[in-house]
Amino acid sequence: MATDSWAQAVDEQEAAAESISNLQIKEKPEENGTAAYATDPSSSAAKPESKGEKSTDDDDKEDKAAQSLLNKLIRNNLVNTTNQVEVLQKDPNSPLYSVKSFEELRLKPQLLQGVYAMGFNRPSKIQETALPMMLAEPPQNLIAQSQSGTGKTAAFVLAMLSHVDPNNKYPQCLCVSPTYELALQTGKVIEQMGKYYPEVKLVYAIRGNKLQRGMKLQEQIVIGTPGTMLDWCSKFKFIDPKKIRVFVLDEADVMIATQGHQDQSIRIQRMLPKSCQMLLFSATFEESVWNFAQRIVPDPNIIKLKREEETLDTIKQYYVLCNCKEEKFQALCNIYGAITIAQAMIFCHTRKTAGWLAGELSREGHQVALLSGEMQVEQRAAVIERFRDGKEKVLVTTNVCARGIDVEQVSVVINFDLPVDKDGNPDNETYLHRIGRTGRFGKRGLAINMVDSKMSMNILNRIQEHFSKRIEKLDTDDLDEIEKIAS
Ligand SMILES: Nc1ncnc2c1ncn2[C@@H]1O[C@H](COP(=O)(O)OP(=O)(O)OP(=O)(O)O)[C@@H](O)[C@H]1O
Repeated sequence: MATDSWAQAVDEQEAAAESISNLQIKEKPEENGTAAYATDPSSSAAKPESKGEKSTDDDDKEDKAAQSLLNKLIRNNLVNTTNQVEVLQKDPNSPLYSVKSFEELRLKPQLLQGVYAMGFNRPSKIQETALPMMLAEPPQNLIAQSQSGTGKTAAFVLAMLSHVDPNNKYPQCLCVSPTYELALQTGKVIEQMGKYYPEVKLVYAIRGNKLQRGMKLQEQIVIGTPGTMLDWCSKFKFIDPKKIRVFVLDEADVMIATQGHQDQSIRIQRMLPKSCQMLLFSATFEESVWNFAQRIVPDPNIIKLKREEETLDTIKQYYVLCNCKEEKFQALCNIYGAITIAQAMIFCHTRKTAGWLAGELSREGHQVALLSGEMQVEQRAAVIERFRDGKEKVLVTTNVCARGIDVEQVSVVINFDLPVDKDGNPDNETYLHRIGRTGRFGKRGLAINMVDSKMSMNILNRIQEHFSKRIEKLDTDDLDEIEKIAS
């Protein structure tokens, strides 16, 4: 297996200006971290909640919610999943379907124990299909697409853990994630899954993790973001790239389509041995990115979804008609008034709107967290951690959090603004990643889109057409209707 063709393909690509322009960064207004919007540290979003100190207001709200049997039923319906997962894992049309057991995948006993300790009973379709390819000898390259929340991370983590030789005290697997938060999250999965395999060690190549110059890493797995990973391989030489056996690109499409990430990933890849296994995973791949991925990965196995399979049936999608942001906010309040929402993620187009909305929701008594691109990465990771722990119930964010973040209790995703690219066209990939923050692994989820102009209706229509999936209209003045969609 040769990894050279990545570099070759890049050279060709560099020569072909046209194809480069296909892969230019989509400048999403929230991700460049340059606008001067500051989080208000006095807002409830930034304020750490002191345990046991709840306002009377909060208590009243909780009492009301607890008294409402209807609300409880709705909540259970959106949150309770164990049975549903079982059913979906027996349904051949579900991405969670599997005829195999983890035993049949011939995992190491320590890993099998880790998998079961995480509560996984059976592999999902992507795990069942991808694992035999990834574990085969000689190792095979793979480009794999599977819907959000269907267990891709678990699949490549198992592959990495299966390939390392714990007797060798040097890095053997590199996993590159597009963001600090995702690297931390994937690292946690490695730690959990490798719980009974303590000889295998992990280190994070992320900003802030400073190592002494001249040291050589002893950990077998390195997970990190592309810039720091590249520095560790080339500038500081903490890692000997020639000894790497597995190279994983998570959220591979964004790693390829974002110029900076692409350059850094390619420079890392150029240092790896020809025999190194390359694994690329994502829930979405634009056509141009597919083509590029197939040119850079030698002899890849390919798992590709049909367009109509990309959206999950477990996520019900709606739209609400409004005239302005105040009306959108009112619609949101009506939704909150009608159903109990375990946790929600709300996506806005700009930091300004996100900040405004977080403030309005806080004033309404919601426990709100605000996350946007200008925050320090450590701050962002802390906000996500608090949200994951349920300390805040609503996360208002921009595209910075659209991908990969796995918070089980998110039962509703709201697109306060629809995702568009820099030319104002629908950003279908981001749409899919955003709504995929709910409906994780068989859970049911609601995705509600706020439409406030002819232009945004047009965008919504184009998103519907793209995925061949109907997005139903929802009247948020009709409480019965809202209750119905959640039941
Ligand atoms: N076989 C399994 N059985 C039960 N739960 C699983 C299984 N595999 C993964 N999960 C759980 O499902 C959730 C989603 O998995 P994961 O994060 O791996 O999905 P993903 O496909 O990587 O999602 P995304 O596209 O958003 O990155 C996680 O909470 C994970 O613990």
